[in-house]
Amino acid sequence: MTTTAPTSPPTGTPVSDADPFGPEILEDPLPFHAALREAGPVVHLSRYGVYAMGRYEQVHAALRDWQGFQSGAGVGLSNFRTEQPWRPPSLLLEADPPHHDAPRRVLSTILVPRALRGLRERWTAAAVDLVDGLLARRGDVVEFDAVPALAEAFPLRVFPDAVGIPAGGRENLLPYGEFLFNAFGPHNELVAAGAPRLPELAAWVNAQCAREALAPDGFGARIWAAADRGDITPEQAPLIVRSLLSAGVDTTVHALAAALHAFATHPEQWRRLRARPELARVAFDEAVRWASPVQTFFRTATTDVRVADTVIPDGEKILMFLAAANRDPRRWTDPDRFDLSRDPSGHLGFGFGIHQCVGQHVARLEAECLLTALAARVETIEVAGPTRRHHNNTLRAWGSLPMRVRLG
Ligand code: HEM
Ligand SMILES: C=Cc1ccc(C(=O)O)cc1
Repeated sequence: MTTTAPTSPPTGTPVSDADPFGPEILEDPLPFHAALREAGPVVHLSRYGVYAMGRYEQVHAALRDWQGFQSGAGVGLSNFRTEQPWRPPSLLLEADPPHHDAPRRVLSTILVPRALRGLRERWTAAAVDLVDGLLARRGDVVEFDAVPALAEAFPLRVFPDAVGIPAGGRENLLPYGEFLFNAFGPHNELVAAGAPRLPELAAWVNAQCAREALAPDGFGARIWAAADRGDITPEQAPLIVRSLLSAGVDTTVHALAAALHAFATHPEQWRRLRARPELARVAFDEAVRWASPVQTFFRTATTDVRVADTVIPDGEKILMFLAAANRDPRRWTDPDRFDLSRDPSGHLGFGFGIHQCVGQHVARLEAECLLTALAARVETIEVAGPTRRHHNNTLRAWGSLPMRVRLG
Protein backbone atom coordinates (compact mmCIF):
# COMPACT_ATOMS: atom_id res chain seq x y z
CA MET A 1 0.00 0.00 0.00
CA THR A 2 1.49 3.34 -0.98
CA THR A 3 1.14 6.07 1.61
CA THR A 4 1.08 9.61 0.31
CA ALA A 5 3.13 12.02 2.40
CA PRO A 6 0.92 14.40 4.41
CA THR A 7 0.65 17.69 2.60
CA SER A 8 0.11 21.16 3.94
CA PRO A 9 -3.10 22.43 2.31
CA PRO A 10 -3.87 24.65 0.50
CA THR A 11 -0.48 24.76 -1.21
CA GLY A 12 -0.38 20.96 -1.38
CA THR A 13 3.35 21.01 -0.65
CA PRO A 14 4.56 17.94 1.25
CA VAL A 15 5.26 18.93 4.87
CA SER A 16 8.93 17.99 4.55
CA ASP A 17 9.31 20.48 1.65
CA ALA A 18 7.27 23.29 3.24
CA ASP A 19 8.66 26.70 4.16
CA PRO A 20 7.31 27.53 7.65
CA PHE A 21 8.98 30.96 7.37
CA GLY A 22 7.43 31.76 3.97
CA PRO A 23 4.52 34.19 3.50
CA GLU A 24 1.86 31.53 2.91
CA ILE A 25 2.44 29.74 6.19
CA LEU A 26 3.19 32.93 8.14
CA GLU A 27 -0.18 34.27 6.92
CA ASP A 28 -2.05 31.15 8.07
CA PRO A 29 0.07 28.49 9.81
CA LEU A 30 -2.82 26.31 11.02
CA PRO A 31 -3.05 23.94 8.03
CA PHE A 32 0.71 23.39 8.12
CA HIS A 33 0.61 22.76 11.89
CA ALA A 34 -2.12 20.15 11.39
CA ALA A 35 -0.18 18.46 8.59
CA LEU A 36 3.02 18.53 10.68
CA ARG A 37 1.28 16.85 13.62
CA GLU A 38 -0.16 14.23 11.28
CA ALA A 39 3.17 13.60 9.53
CA GLY A 40 4.64 12.06 12.69
CA PRO A 41 6.40 12.82 16.00
CA VAL A 42 9.42 14.28 14.18
CA VAL A 43 9.70 15.52 10.58
CA HIS A 44 12.81 16.60 8.65
CA LEU A 45 12.29 19.91 6.86
CA SER A 46 14.53 19.71 3.81
CA ARG A 47 14.37 23.42 2.98
CA TYR A 48 16.35 24.33 6.10
CA GLY A 49 17.88 20.95 6.96
CA VAL A 50 16.28 20.91 10.41
CA TYR A 51 14.08 18.54 12.37
CA ALA A 52 10.60 19.71 13.37
CA MET A 53 8.13 18.71 16.09
CA GLY A 54 4.48 19.74 16.25
CA ARG A 55 2.92 17.33 18.72
CA TYR A 56 2.51 18.35 22.38
CA GLU A 57 4.19 15.19 23.70
CA GLN A 58 7.44 15.65 21.80
CA VAL A 59 7.65 19.46 22.16
CA HIS A 60 6.95 19.22 25.89
CA ALA A 61 9.56 16.46 26.31
CA ALA A 62 12.21 18.37 24.34
CA LEU A 63 11.63 21.53 26.40
CA ARG A 64 12.07 19.51 29.59
CA ASP A 65 15.23 17.80 28.34
CA TRP A 66 17.63 20.78 28.35
CA GLN A 67 20.58 18.37 28.47
CA GLY A 68 19.62 16.64 25.24
CA PHE A 69 18.15 19.73 23.55
CA GLN A 70 20.37 22.68 24.39
CA SER A 71 19.77 26.43 24.11
CA GLY A 72 23.46 27.34 24.30
CA ALA A 73 23.96 26.89 20.54
CA GLY A 74 21.18 29.43 19.97
CA VAL A 75 17.39 29.09 19.90
CA GLY A 76 17.15 30.23 16.29
CA LEU A 77 18.13 28.58 13.01
CA SER A 78 21.68 29.88 13.41
CA ASN A 79 23.99 27.35 15.11
CA PHE A 80 26.36 29.16 17.47
CA ARG A 81 28.71 26.16 17.34
CA THR A 82 29.67 27.20 13.81
CA GLU A 83 28.22 30.71 13.28
CA GLN A 84 28.78 34.07 14.96
CA PRO A 85 25.64 35.33 16.75
CA TRP A 86 24.51 38.77 15.52
CA ARG A 87 24.64 40.02 19.11
CA PRO A 88 26.29 38.72 22.30
CA PRO A 89 24.14 35.71 23.31
CA SER A 90 21.49 36.11 25.98
CA LEU A 91 22.68 34.89 29.39
CA LEU A 92 19.27 33.24 29.86
CA LEU A 93 17.61 32.37 26.55
CA GLU A 94 20.82 31.27 24.80
CA ALA A 95 22.59 29.70 27.78
CA ASP A 96 22.59 26.25 29.38
CA PRO A 97 23.22 25.39 33.03
CA PRO A 98 25.44 26.15 34.85
CA HIS A 99 25.93 29.51 33.07
CA HIS A 100 22.13 29.96 32.90
CA ASP A 101 21.60 29.43 36.64
CA ALA A 102 22.59 32.74 38.32
CA PRO A 103 21.07 35.08 35.70
CA ARG A 104 17.84 33.05 35.87
CA ARG A 105 17.77 33.13 39.67
CA VAL A 106 18.26 36.92 39.66
CA LEU A 107 15.44 37.56 37.18
CA SER A 108 13.12 35.02 38.82
CA THR A 109 13.43 36.84 42.13
CA ILE A 110 12.78 40.25 40.56
CA LEU A 111 9.82 39.11 38.42
CA VAL A 112 8.03 36.74 40.80
CA PRO A 113 4.34 37.66 41.44
CA ARG A 114 4.84 38.97 44.99
CA ALA A 115 7.60 41.28 43.68
CA LEU A 116 5.06 42.73 41.19
CA ARG A 117 2.40 43.55 43.82
CA GLY A 118 3.50 47.17 43.94
CA LEU A 119 2.77 47.52 40.22
CA ARG A 120 -0.85 46.32 40.23
CA GLU A 121 -2.33 49.60 41.50
CA ARG A 122 -0.23 51.71 39.13
CA TRP A 123 -0.93 49.48 36.11
CA THR A 124 -4.65 49.31 36.89
CA ALA A 125 -4.80 53.10 36.96
CA ALA A 126 -2.82 53.28 33.71
CA ALA A 127 -5.21 50.83 32.03
CA VAL A 128 -8.30 52.71 33.22
CA ASP A 129 -6.77 55.99 32.07
CA LEU A 130 -5.91 54.55 28.63
CA VAL A 131 -9.38 53.01 28.15
CA ASP A 132 -11.18 56.14 29.41
CA GLY A 133 -9.07 58.31 27.13
CA LEU A 134 -9.89 56.08 24.16
CA LEU A 135 -13.66 55.95 24.85
CA ALA A 136 -14.38 59.39 26.34
CA ARG A 137 -16.71 61.78 24.53
CA ARG A 138 -17.08 59.55 21.49
CA GLY A 139 -20.66 58.34 22.09
CA ASP A 140 -21.88 54.84 22.95
CA VAL A 141 -20.29 53.16 19.95
CA VAL A 142 -16.56 53.75 19.38
CA GLU A 143 -14.32 52.46 16.61
CA PHE A 144 -10.51 52.23 16.68
CA ASP A 145 -7.61 50.04 15.60
CA ALA A 146 -6.90 47.91 18.68
CA VAL A 147 -3.27 47.26 17.68
CA PRO A 148 -1.92 50.80 18.13
CA ALA A 149 -4.68 52.01 20.48
CA LEU A 150 -4.49 49.22 23.06
CA ALA A 151 -2.13 46.31 22.29
CA GLU A 152 0.87 48.55 21.64
CA ALA A 153 -0.12 51.55 23.75
CA PHE A 154 -0.58 49.78 27.08
CA PRO A 155 2.68 47.78 27.30
CA LEU A 156 4.63 50.81 26.10
CA ARG A 157 2.91 52.94 28.74
CA VAL A 158 3.77 50.65 31.69
CA PHE A 159 6.67 48.28 30.93
CA PRO A 160 9.56 50.67 30.09
CA ASP A 161 8.83 52.58 33.32
CA ALA A 162 8.82 49.29 35.26
CA VAL A 163 12.25 48.47 33.84
CA GLY A 164 13.33 52.04 34.64
CA ILE A 165 14.72 53.16 31.28
CA PRO A 166 14.73 56.87 30.32
CA ALA A 167 11.71 58.39 28.56
CA GLY A 168 13.50 59.17 25.30
CA GLY A 169 13.78 56.73 22.40
CA ARG A 170 11.21 54.17 23.57
CA GLU A 171 9.87 54.03 20.00
CA ASN A 172 12.97 51.89 19.32
CA LEU A 173 11.72 49.01 21.47
CA LEU A 174 9.20 47.47 19.05
CA PRO A 175 11.45 47.57 15.95
CA TYR A 176 14.33 46.10 17.98
CA GLY A 177 12.16 43.21 19.13
CA GLU A 178 10.77 42.84 15.61
CA PHE A 179 14.29 42.32 14.28
CA LEU A 180 15.25 40.02 17.16
CA PHE A 181 12.30 37.69 16.62
CA ASN A 182 12.80 37.68 12.85
CA ALA A 183 16.48 36.85 13.38
CA PHE A 184 15.58 33.55 15.10
CA GLY A 185 14.40 32.43 11.65
CA PRO A 186 16.24 32.22 8.31
CA HIS A 187 17.80 35.34 6.78
CA ASN A 188 14.78 35.96 4.56
CA GLU A 189 13.33 39.26 3.41
CA LEU A 190 11.81 39.88 6.85
CA VAL A 191 15.31 39.93 8.38
CA ALA A 192 16.71 41.92 5.45
CA ALA A 193 14.00 44.57 5.87
CA GLY A 194 15.03 45.20 9.49
CA ALA A 195 18.81 45.08 8.98
CA PRO A 196 19.41 48.75 7.93
CA ARG A 197 18.17 50.17 11.26
CA LEU A 198 19.72 47.46 13.45
CA PRO A 199 23.00 49.19 14.39
CA GLU A 200 21.20 52.26 15.76
CA LEU A 201 18.50 50.15 17.46
CA ALA A 202 21.02 47.82 19.09
CA ALA A 203 23.16 50.77 20.21
CA TRP A 204 20.14 52.44 21.77
CA VAL A 205 19.00 49.25 23.56
CA ASN A 206 22.50 48.57 24.87
CA ALA A 207 22.77 52.15 26.17
CA GLN A 208 19.54 51.70 28.23
CA CYS A 209 21.16 48.78 30.09
CA ALA A 210 23.93 50.83 31.68
CA ARG A 211 23.59 51.34 35.43
CA GLU A 212 23.55 55.14 35.10
CA ALA A 213 20.68 55.03 32.58
CA LEU A 214 18.31 53.24 34.93
CA ALA A 215 15.85 54.70 37.47
CA PRO A 216 16.60 53.66 41.05
CA ASP A 217 13.41 51.68 41.64
CA GLY A 218 12.92 49.62 38.47
CA PHE A 219 13.66 46.03 37.40
CA GLY A 220 16.92 47.27 35.83
CA ALA A 221 18.22 48.79 39.06
CA ARG A 222 17.39 45.54 40.89
CA ILE A 223 19.50 43.62 38.40
CA TRP A 224 22.41 45.99 39.08
CA ALA A 225 21.80 45.59 42.83
CA ALA A 226 22.23 41.83 42.34
CA ALA A 227 25.60 42.56 40.74
CA ASP A 228 26.55 44.76 43.73
CA ARG A 229 25.68 41.80 46.00
CA GLY A 230 27.83 39.48 43.90
CA ASP A 231 24.88 37.32 42.76
CA ILE A 232 25.96 38.08 39.19
CA THR A 233 28.94 39.98 37.80
CA PRO A 234 28.85 43.65 36.71
CA GLU A 235 29.57 42.43 33.19
CA GLN A 236 26.43 40.27 33.25
CA ALA A 237 24.08 42.95 34.59
CA PRO A 238 23.57 44.97 31.36
CA LEU A 239 22.98 41.81 29.32
CA ILE A 240 20.27 40.73 31.76
CA VAL A 241 18.62 44.16 31.48
CA ARG A 242 18.85 43.67 27.72
CA SER A 243 16.86 40.43 28.13
CA LEU A 244 13.97 42.39 29.61
CA LEU A 245 13.98 44.91 26.76
CA SER A 246 14.33 42.10 24.18
CA ALA A 247 11.62 39.76 25.44
CA GLY A 248 9.26 42.02 27.30
CA VAL A 249 7.63 44.25 24.70
CA ASP A 250 6.75 42.70 21.33
CA THR A 251 5.61 39.50 23.04
CA THR A 252 3.04 41.18 25.27
CA VAL A 253 1.95 43.54 22.47
CA HIS A 254 1.08 40.65 20.19
CA ALA A 255 -0.37 38.55 23.00
CA LEU A 256 -2.73 41.39 23.97
CA ALA A 257 -3.71 41.85 20.32
CA ALA A 258 -4.40 38.10 20.12
CA ALA A 259 -6.58 38.26 23.25
CA LEU A 260 -8.55 41.24 21.90
CA HIS A 261 -9.04 39.46 18.56
CA ALA A 262 -10.16 36.31 20.39
CA PHE A 263 -12.79 38.22 22.34
CA ALA A 264 -13.93 40.21 19.29
CA THR A 265 -14.57 36.95 17.43
CA HIS A 266 -16.10 35.07 20.38
CA PRO A 267 -18.81 37.39 21.82
CA GLU A 268 -20.04 34.67 24.21
CA GLN A 269 -16.61 34.62 25.82
CA TRP A 270 -16.65 38.40 26.22
CA ARG A 271 -19.99 38.08 27.99
CA ARG A 272 -18.42 35.54 30.36
CA LEU A 273 -15.55 37.91 31.15
CA ARG A 274 -17.98 40.82 31.71
CA ALA A 275 -19.95 38.63 34.14
CA ARG A 276 -16.81 37.40 35.90
CA PRO A 277 -13.90 39.85 35.53
CA GLU A 278 -11.77 37.59 37.73
CA LEU A 279 -11.54 35.34 34.65
CA ALA A 280 -9.16 37.87 33.02
CA ARG A 281 -6.00 35.96 33.97
CA VAL A 282 -7.17 32.56 32.77
CA ALA A 283 -8.61 34.23 29.67
CA PHE A 284 -5.18 35.58 28.84
CA ASP A 285 -3.56 32.19 29.22
CA GLU A 286 -6.28 30.67 27.02
CA ALA A 287 -5.55 33.36 24.42
CA VAL A 288 -1.81 32.63 24.64
CA ARG A 289 -2.57 28.90 24.13
CA TRP A 290 -5.04 29.55 21.31
CA ALA A 291 -2.95 32.10 19.38
CA SER A 292 0.61 31.32 20.56
CA PRO A 293 2.12 34.79 19.95
CA VAL A 294 5.54 33.11 20.19
CA GLN A 295 5.10 30.37 17.59
CA THR A 296 8.40 28.54 17.57
CA PHE A 297 11.84 28.19 19.06
CA PHE A 298 14.79 25.99 18.10
CA ARG A 299 16.99 23.72 20.15
CA THR A 300 20.25 21.93 19.21
CA ALA A 301 20.82 18.21 19.82
CA THR A 302 23.75 17.66 22.21
CA THR A 303 24.15 13.99 21.30
CA ASP A 304 22.55 11.60 18.81
CA VAL A 305 19.11 11.83 20.44
CA ARG A 306 16.27 9.41 19.69
CA VAL A 307 12.75 10.78 19.36
CA ALA A 308 10.19 8.07 18.54
CA ASP A 309 11.63 6.28 15.48
CA THR A 310 14.03 9.09 14.52
CA VAL A 311 17.62 9.58 15.67
CA ILE A 312 18.50 13.28 15.54
CA PRO A 313 22.28 13.55 15.15
CA ASP A 314 24.40 15.58 17.55
CA GLY A 315 24.58 19.24 16.49
CA GLU A 316 21.37 19.22 14.43
CA LYS A 317 18.73 21.94 14.92
CA ILE A 318 15.21 21.07 16.08
CA LEU A 319 12.37 23.48 15.37
CA MET A 320 9.71 23.20 18.08
CA PHE A 321 6.28 24.42 17.05
CA LEU A 322 4.83 25.64 20.35
CA ALA A 323 1.75 26.83 18.43
CA ALA A 324 1.11 23.40 16.88
CA ALA A 325 1.51 21.71 20.28
CA ASN A 326 -0.93 24.20 21.81
CA ARG A 327 -3.62 22.94 19.44
CA ASP A 328 -2.74 19.26 19.46
CA PRO A 329 -5.98 17.24 19.74
CA ARG A 330 -3.90 14.51 21.47
CA ARG A 331 -3.57 16.93 24.40
CA TRP A 332 -6.50 19.37 24.17
CA THR A 333 -10.25 18.80 23.83
CA ASP A 334 -11.61 20.81 20.90
CA PRO A 335 -8.23 22.64 20.68
CA ASP A 336 -9.35 25.21 18.09
CA ARG A 337 -12.01 26.61 20.41
CA PHE A 338 -11.21 29.75 22.42
CA ASP A 339 -12.98 28.80 25.64
CA LEU A 340 -12.77 30.48 29.05
CA SER A 341 -14.17 27.38 30.73
CA ARG A 342 -11.09 25.42 29.68
CA ASP A 343 -8.15 24.95 32.04
CA PRO A 344 -5.27 26.14 29.81
CA SER A 345 -2.56 25.24 32.31
CA GLY A 346 0.18 23.19 30.74
CA HIS A 347 0.05 25.20 27.50
CA LEU A 348 3.45 25.79 25.89
CA GLY A 349 2.89 29.43 24.91
CA PHE A 350 5.37 30.50 27.59
CA GLY A 351 7.60 27.50 26.93
CA PHE A 352 8.29 24.88 29.57
CA GLY A 353 11.12 23.71 31.79
CA ILE A 354 14.18 25.64 32.89
CA HIS A 355 13.74 28.31 30.19
CA GLN A 356 10.00 28.78 30.74
CA CYS A 357 9.15 32.46 30.43
CA VAL A 358 10.53 34.27 33.46
CA GLY A 359 8.40 37.31 32.57
CA GLN A 360 5.09 35.48 32.33
CA HIS A 361 3.77 37.06 35.53
CA VAL A 362 4.55 40.52 34.17
CA ALA A 363 2.64 39.67 31.00
CA ARG A 364 -0.30 38.27 32.96
CA LEU A 365 -0.48 41.38 35.15
CA GLU A 366 -0.47 43.66 32.09
CA ALA A 367 -3.24 41.60 30.50
CA GLU A 368 -5.31 41.42 33.68
CA CYS A 369 -5.15 45.20 34.13
CA LEU A 370 -6.08 46.00 30.53
CA LEU A 371 -8.80 43.36 30.09
CA THR A 372 -10.38 44.26 33.45
CA ALA A 373 -10.46 47.96 32.56
CA LEU A 374 -12.05 47.15 29.18
CA ALA A 375 -14.59 44.68 30.64
CA ALA A 376 -15.77 47.33 33.09
CA ARG A 377 -16.64 49.79 30.29
CA VAL A 378 -17.31 47.78 27.14
CA GLU A 379 -20.52 45.78 26.70
CA THR A 380 -19.79 44.36 23.27
CA ILE A 381 -16.63 44.13 21.18
CA GLU A 382 -16.52 43.19 17.50
CA VAL A 383 -14.29 43.38 14.46
CA ALA A 384 -15.21 46.51 12.49
CA GLY A 385 -13.32 46.03 9.24
CA PRO A 386 -10.65 44.03 7.39
CA THR A 387 -7.98 42.73 9.75
CA ARG A 388 -4.36 42.52 8.60
CA ARG A 389 -1.68 40.10 9.77
CA HIS A 390 1.87 41.30 10.45
CA HIS A 391 4.42 38.67 9.40
CA ASN A 392 7.39 37.80 11.62
CA ASN A 393 9.55 34.66 11.57
CA THR A 394 8.74 33.85 15.21
CA LEU A 395 5.80 35.99 16.34
CA ARG A 396 2.12 35.57 15.40
CA ALA A 397 1.02 39.17 15.11
CA TRP A 398 -1.78 41.45 13.95
CA GLY A 399 -0.81 44.49 11.90
CA SER A 400 -4.29 45.97 12.21
CA LEU A 401 -7.42 45.04 14.20
CA PRO A 402 -10.29 47.44 13.43
CA MET A 403 -12.62 47.23 16.45
CA ARG A 404 -16.08 48.49 17.30
CA VAL A 405 -17.07 48.61 20.96
CA ARG A 406 -20.45 49.44 22.50
CA LEU A 407 -20.22 51.00 25.95
CA GLY A 408 -22.37 49.67 28.74
C1 HEM B 1 2.69 37.10 26.49
C2 HEM B 1 3.96 37.52 26.53
C3 HEM B 1 5.12 36.57 26.48
C4 HEM B 1 5.25 35.39 25.81
C5 HEM B 1 4.22 34.67 24.93
C6 HEM B 1 6.59 34.89 26.12
C7 HEM B 1 7.11 33.68 25.67
C8 HEM B 1 8.30 33.12 26.09
C9 HEM B 1 8.76 31.80 25.72
C10 HEM B 1 8.03 30.82 24.80
C11 HEM B 1 9.95 31.61 26.34
C12 HEM B 1 10.80 30.34 26.30
C13 HEM B 1 11.94 30.46 25.34
C14 HEM B 1 12.67 29.13 25.18
O1 HEM B 1 12.23 28.12 25.75
O2 HEM B 1 13.69 29.11 24.45
C15 HEM B 1 10.25 32.81 27.07
C16 HEM B 1 11.41 33.03 27.80
C17 HEM B 1 11.74 34.24 28.34
N1 HEM B 1 10.92 35.33 28.50
FE1 HEM B 1 9.03 35.47 27.88
N2 HEM B 1 7.24 35.77 26.94
C18 HEM B 1 6.37 36.81 27.19
C19 HEM B 1 6.62 37.91 27.98
C20 HEM B 1 7.81 38.18 28.61
C21 HEM B 1 8.06 39.36 29.40
C22 HEM B 1 7.03 40.45 29.70
C23 HEM B 1 9.37 39.28 29.82
C24 HEM B 1 10.18 40.22 30.70
C25 HEM B 1 9.63 40.91 31.69
C26 HEM B 1 9.92 38.03 29.28
C27 HEM B 1 11.20 37.58 29.47
C28 HEM B 1 11.66 36.33 29.09
C29 HEM B 1 13.01 35.86 29.33
C30 HEM B 1 14.14 36.66 29.99
C31 HEM B 1 13.06 34.55 28.86
C32 HEM B 1 14.25 33.60 28.89
C33 HEM B 1 14.09 32.71 30.12
C34 HEM B 1 15.19 31.66 30.24
O3 HEM B 1 15.78 31.31 29.18
O4 HEM B 1 15.45 31.20 31.37
N3 HEM B 1 8.95 37.39 28.55
N4 HEM B 1 9.22 33.71 26.92
C1 LIG C 1 10.73 34.82 24.36
C2 LIG C 1 11.60 35.57 23.77
C3 LIG C 1 12.89 36.03 24.32
C4 LIG C 1 13.65 36.92 23.56
C5 LIG C 1 14.87 37.38 24.04
C6 LIG C 1 15.32 36.97 25.29
C7 LIG C 1 16.64 37.46 25.81
O1 LIG C 1 17.26 38.34 25.14
O2 LIG C 1 17.05 36.98 26.87
C8 LIG C 1 14.54 36.09 26.06
C9 LIG C 1 13.32 35.62 25.58
